[in-house]
Amino acid sequence: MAETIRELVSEEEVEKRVCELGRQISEDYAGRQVHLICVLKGGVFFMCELAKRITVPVSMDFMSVSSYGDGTASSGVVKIAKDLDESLEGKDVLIVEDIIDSGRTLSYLIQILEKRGPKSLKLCTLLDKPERRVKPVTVDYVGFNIPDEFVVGYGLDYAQKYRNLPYIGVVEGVE
Ligand SMILES: O=P(O)(O)OC[C@H]1O[C@H](OP(=O)(O)OP(=O)(O)O)[C@H](O)[C@@H]1O
Ligand code: HPA
Ligand SMILES: [Mg+2]
Repeated sequence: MAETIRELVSEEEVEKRVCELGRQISEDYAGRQVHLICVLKGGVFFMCELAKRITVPVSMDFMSVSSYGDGTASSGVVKIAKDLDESLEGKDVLIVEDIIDSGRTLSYLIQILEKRGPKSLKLCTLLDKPERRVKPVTVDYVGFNIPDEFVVGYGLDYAQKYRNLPYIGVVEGVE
């Protein structure tokens, strides 16, 4: 059976929630600069949209880690494909992710970044699948809690496809 996509969170709902998160973050970081870290590739759409809604000064850096390859199951091994360009020393750092699933990627990343001397380190994710957690992760800002289904769109891929969908959908018809 060919794979199909069933809409889970509409484009309008995502936009509304991203605005709310931007407002909340702007309040929480009032009087400070926030250093956003985008976890590539999945986090890129969310970070760009979120950054536009934040009203305190923003700086950004990018990191690429990967554990899913082309399938729907985590390999359990997190690889850093591209490290940050800048130091985190003394910065108020906010990691921006598309999804926390097993928690393996973020628990690994937080462990590494905490050692780099940020003044604060928080985590913002568009989607959270708490049922699937294998490694505990403290999430400070969540867009939507979602059920245990493999989702795509708004940066999330299945075999590198569907990242460009403007909504969140569930992939159906795959193993
Ligand atoms: O909580 P976990 O089970 O670790 O899963 C979440 C991670 O998996 C996905 O990245 P992926 O490794 O597929 O890389 P990508 O962002 O380039 O698609 C997603 O973007 C998160 O980074
Ligand atoms: O549900 C998902 N979709 C796409 N990528 C992912 N990486 C972890 N979980 C997911
Ligand atoms: Mg992926």
